[in-house]
Amino acid sequence: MKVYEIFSSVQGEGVDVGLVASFVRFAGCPLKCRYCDTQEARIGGTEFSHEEIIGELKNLGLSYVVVTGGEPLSQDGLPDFLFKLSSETWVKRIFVETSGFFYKADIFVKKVFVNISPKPPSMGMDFPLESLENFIVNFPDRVQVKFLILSEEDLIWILKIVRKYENYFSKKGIIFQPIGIPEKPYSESVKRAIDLVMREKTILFRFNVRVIPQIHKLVGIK
Ligand SMILES: Nc1nc2[nH]cc(C(=O)O)c2c(=O)[nH]1
Ligand code: SF4
Ligand SMILES: [Mg+2]
Repeated sequence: MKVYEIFSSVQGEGVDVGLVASFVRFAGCPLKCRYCDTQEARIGGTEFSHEEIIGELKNLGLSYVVVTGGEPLSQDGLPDFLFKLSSETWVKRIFVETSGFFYKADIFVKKVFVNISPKPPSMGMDFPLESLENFIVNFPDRVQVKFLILSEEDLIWILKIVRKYENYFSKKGIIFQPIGIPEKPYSESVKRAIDLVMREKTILFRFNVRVIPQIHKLVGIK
């Protein structure tokens, strides 16, 4: 598999923010999202065997593993890798970070939880809603959605999805993750996202709504 980097940090995104974990960032992504925050991992990478990756993660001495990219679901052999990793006794949970473009049922081996960041209109991609539907309908207890947001158009797009899958989002809550813009302070994006969300009083009343910035971006760590 093509690996960009392996490191330890704290989970910087989503409901588990702050959780100390080891990370493997796979290289490779067939998409071209505007404001992609891991451009460097979209191509290239170094070939590692499953056993080499698992060995490096084990050496970091932690029990939670975040698998990211690039787009990890575009890696050949990901289900097999996740199966081997989940069979390690030192592994408590594996979190897979994905765009949600590519639905795959066979990644849901034991210990695997999937964090999906659908790409709203400001990312310039035509996000496949049927793929998101497959994830949340087939694996509701293993999937967490975090909505990237920058603009009002994004918010309108997101709220349409929330209304369509109202039962799911009533249970899981709604997470908004502000999109960073190159050369601009991330705090600007965070404030804008909070302003946008604060206006939606009916949504705030009906759902548990969280705006969670990427803390590794705020702090300037990996
Ligand atoms: N600290 C930290 N947490 C993360 N959670 C998801 C990440 C990602 O790049 O997908 C990420 C990342 O790059 N760094
Ligand atoms: S899916 Fe992720 S890695 Fe791929 S281009 Fe979009 S933001 Fe970048
Ligand atoms: Mg990232």
